[in-house]
Amino acid sequence: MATTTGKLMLSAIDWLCANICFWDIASALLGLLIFSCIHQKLTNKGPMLWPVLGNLPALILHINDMYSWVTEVLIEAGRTFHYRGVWMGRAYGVFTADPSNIEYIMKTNFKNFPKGSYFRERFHDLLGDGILNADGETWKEERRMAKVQMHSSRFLEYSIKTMQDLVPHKLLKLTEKLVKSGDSFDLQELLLRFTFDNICTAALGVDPGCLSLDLPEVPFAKAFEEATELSLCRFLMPPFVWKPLKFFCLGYEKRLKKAIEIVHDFADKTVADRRKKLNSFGNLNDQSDLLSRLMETEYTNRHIPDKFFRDFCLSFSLAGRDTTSVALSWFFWLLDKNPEVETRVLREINEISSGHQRTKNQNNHAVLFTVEELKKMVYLQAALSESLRLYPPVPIEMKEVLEDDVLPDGNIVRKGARVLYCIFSMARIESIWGKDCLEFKPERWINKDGEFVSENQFKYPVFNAGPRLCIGKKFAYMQMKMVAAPILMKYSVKVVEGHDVVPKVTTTLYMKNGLMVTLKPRLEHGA
Ligand code: HEM
Repeated sequence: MATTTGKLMLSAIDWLCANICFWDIASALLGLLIFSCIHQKLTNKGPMLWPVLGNLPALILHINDMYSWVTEVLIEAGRTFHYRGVWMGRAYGVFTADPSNIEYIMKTNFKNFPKGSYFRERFHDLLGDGILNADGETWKEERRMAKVQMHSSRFLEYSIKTMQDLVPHKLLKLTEKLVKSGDSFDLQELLLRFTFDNICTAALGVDPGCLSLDLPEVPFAKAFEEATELSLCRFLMPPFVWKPLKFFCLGYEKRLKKAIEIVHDFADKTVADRRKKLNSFGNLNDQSDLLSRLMETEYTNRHIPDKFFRDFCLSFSLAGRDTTSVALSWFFWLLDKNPEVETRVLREINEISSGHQRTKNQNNHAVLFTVEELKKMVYLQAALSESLRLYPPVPIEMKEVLEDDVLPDGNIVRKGARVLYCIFSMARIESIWGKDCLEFKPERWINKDGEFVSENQFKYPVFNAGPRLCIGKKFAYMQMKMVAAPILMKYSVKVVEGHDVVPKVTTTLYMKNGLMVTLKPRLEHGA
């Protein structure tokens, strides 16, 4: 019986070989390809999904205008579309800009949408188990600790003091020097230096000195920047490429390893010094930075390894490093393009400042504002929020799907898929922000009584939303106001004519070419 079947099969193969030539197979494959392309075009609302290559061709084509292109596709697709990476790359899921989906993944079914192993694996070498890279119980515990410290009046007062020291003594000294030289300069670069010094002082109790008058290259700062950028390379290539590179320490992975070593050495040394101090004195009463507060309260209760403190502080430094500087860069650019908004912001600052005798005093302390005064700057708050809406420092966020699920808009997401929500795109969708969504309009944040009105977190997830809402939001607003108010009061910030301002396609919305500006001193405060 078996031999008869075998014979039959052999003769069938003989027949096929004799009657089907190479061109028949090629035409059949081409037909299949065309059919599958037409089928996917009719059934999928997103960009073309090519067999084997998935959406890669479209991504390559739009690598330089990624955010605008994703926005267009989202609008065409009705706010959500499915994507797929190259075959075997294990990258698939949905892009969404739908507030109801965002509410579902960030709050309603939060547990089913963790950061996930995809993100964690790529950032683990740099961030370890720090809060930005943690899920589940580890994240919960870190979040609890962070909240206790960040919301304590002691840390709040200390963080304000760090800003009040840095702004007049470093930032404004530098701007004075630059004004004297008459040269244009990159404001984004200056602000990045400011926020790095500020977050390191607040989180670690150490000022790395990036804002010194000679604008030095600081190894820790440079290595931190490099380590972050190079970790992102791992998102651009499949694991079967970056993992061997890492194992054999080749190419960019070699540079990444070196940069991470520098970052970790610096942080380890800071943590070890602090522990030594705690052990010798029995307390860290004279230090109010996050690391000292955390070490004193948590370490004395139970033994927590140094690595925990290192990871914790590095996550904080990363979260608070570039976000506010990038936000301020876009804000100054928008003000230059919208002089009527600048006039209103300036009028408010001058009104609030006029109650003070400092207008007569021209030194840098003169333009420092108190927390109470900054809180009164409602229009400035609105202008900053509006700038963040149009240019969110974190333009796209990502979550992983633990179990098969259905999003509120009916899209199915499978276990292991990823949900990417596009904060940048949301601001540009009429059905979310109205017909004037593309306009820079601080007034949309102010009610008829002149009060600032916050937006629903899921319509405006600029600071994330739900249980993982950004823990540094208050700090960030305070810092942005503390910088923006005195700079605007002292100078008219003019973007150099012809300077090309475009977003850089990475996880933070930097300006690709920086922000080249000149500062024109105002004749007198209030002019
Ligand atoms: C304009 C400024 C800022 C914006 C737009 C912003 C936005 C965000 C976003 C989108 C996330 C979610 C990130 C993720 O899960 O991958 C986040 C988380 C976080 N942010 Fe901010 N942030 C800003 C400033 C800051 C500052 C200044 C600090 C620190 C002082 C900070 C500390 C954190 C921390 C610790 C988390 C993690 C929270 C968690 O996972 O539970 N942020 N922020």
